[in-house]
Amino acid sequence: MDTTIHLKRTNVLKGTATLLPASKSINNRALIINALAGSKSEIQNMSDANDVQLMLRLVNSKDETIDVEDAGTTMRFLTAYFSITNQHKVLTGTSRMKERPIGILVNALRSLGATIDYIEKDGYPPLKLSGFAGQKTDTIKIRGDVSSQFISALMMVAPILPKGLTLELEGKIGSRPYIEMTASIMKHFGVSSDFKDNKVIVAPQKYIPAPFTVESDWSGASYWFAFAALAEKAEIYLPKLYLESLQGDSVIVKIMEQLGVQASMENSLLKLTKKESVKELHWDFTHCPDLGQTVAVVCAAKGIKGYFTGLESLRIKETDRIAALQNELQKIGGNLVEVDAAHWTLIPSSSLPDKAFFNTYKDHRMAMAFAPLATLMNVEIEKPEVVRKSYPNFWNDLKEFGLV
Ligand SMILES: O=C(O)C1=C[C@@H](OP(=O)(O)O)[C@@H](O)[C@H](O)C1
Ligand SMILES: C=C(OP(=O)(O)O)C(=O)O
Repeated sequence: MDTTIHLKRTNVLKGTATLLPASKSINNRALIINALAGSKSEIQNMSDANDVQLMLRLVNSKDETIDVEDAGTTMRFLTAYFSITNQHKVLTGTSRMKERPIGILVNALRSLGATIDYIEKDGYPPLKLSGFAGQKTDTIKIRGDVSSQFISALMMVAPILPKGLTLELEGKIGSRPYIEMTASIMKHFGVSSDFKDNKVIVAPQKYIPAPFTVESDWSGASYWFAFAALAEKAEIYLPKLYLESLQGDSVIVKIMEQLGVQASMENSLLKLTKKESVKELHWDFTHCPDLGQTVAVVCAAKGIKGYFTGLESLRIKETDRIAALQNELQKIGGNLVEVDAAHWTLIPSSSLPDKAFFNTYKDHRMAMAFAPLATLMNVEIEKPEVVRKSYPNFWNDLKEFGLV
């Protein structure tokens, strides 16, 4: 049955987003590393995100068929984990997961000594993993411009390889903070690695169990920045977020400073209030691709022209996010124009309609990025349940602000 959520137009926002989840990126790394360290560590503040709940259930599953649904990190990290730990599995997912590339990771794992076959289309899930025959090489060249998740996946299994692993990253490196996040979490569990320029070196080492607490999700927090940017008045509090964070998406503070949001710590909560905004925004999303939709919608609604780079990887995420943004922004009189393969111009709306219905393309970030428009107009959102991937209580948090 198709569902739709109607948001109540509300332009004064005061309250706390108490159900903001923990970071799914941090959490899924901690779960893989914990499994490699013998599953003895206590992980606190676990995320209720579906991607994390899937990882929690699947990483120690004895089942042969592993269905990761639409969780990219779960797919990529488990492919490396099951391969190198010599587990025979079939890894599958949603129809969209079957369109998201994995060939670069599969080639790397094959050259290390893993046996992996494609069940349907070459280069894409589902995969059949048939064990690990022993390490064949200690150096791999790997492209850095498709998904950093391939690199993180290999890094996490690298210390248990008898010869360790050197990754030579080729081409542009995207999502670099996620690679740094991987190195930091490995370090927390006693494994050092060296990541400089385009090389990652991991010597053979043992992970040491250690208690770990997951911080809140900055990508999820970005929607609250968007609400603050678009509201007439805002005083929004967010729990368990740290300005110094492992998450590259904490850069939302700097982006939103330009789009009219002031962020500061108050009694261990992050407080968002309003300030003046700029007339145009220049931003490179190479290292924070998950913020692209949030920022595009805010610029479109606030009449701020955007000059964007680094959006290439949006085409291979939960949906083609460039196409989805183009379709949906047109409903409010905006657009995202592809100038060339590396540059986009965000054309803002000159006047917003009174109401609009937004499609979500099975993408949690489409639903959450368009919700903040409810500060300015009547908003309906298709299939609101998509938010379960990263922020299952998003709509419940909106209730606290009178938006639902
Ligand atoms: O490693 C991670 O946790 C992630 C890396 C990014 O993907 P890419 O490396 O594919 O850009 C990001 O978009 C995704 O949501 C989470
Ligand atoms: C791209 C995302 O996730 P993943 O690649 O892990 O599916 C996301 O959460 O925006």
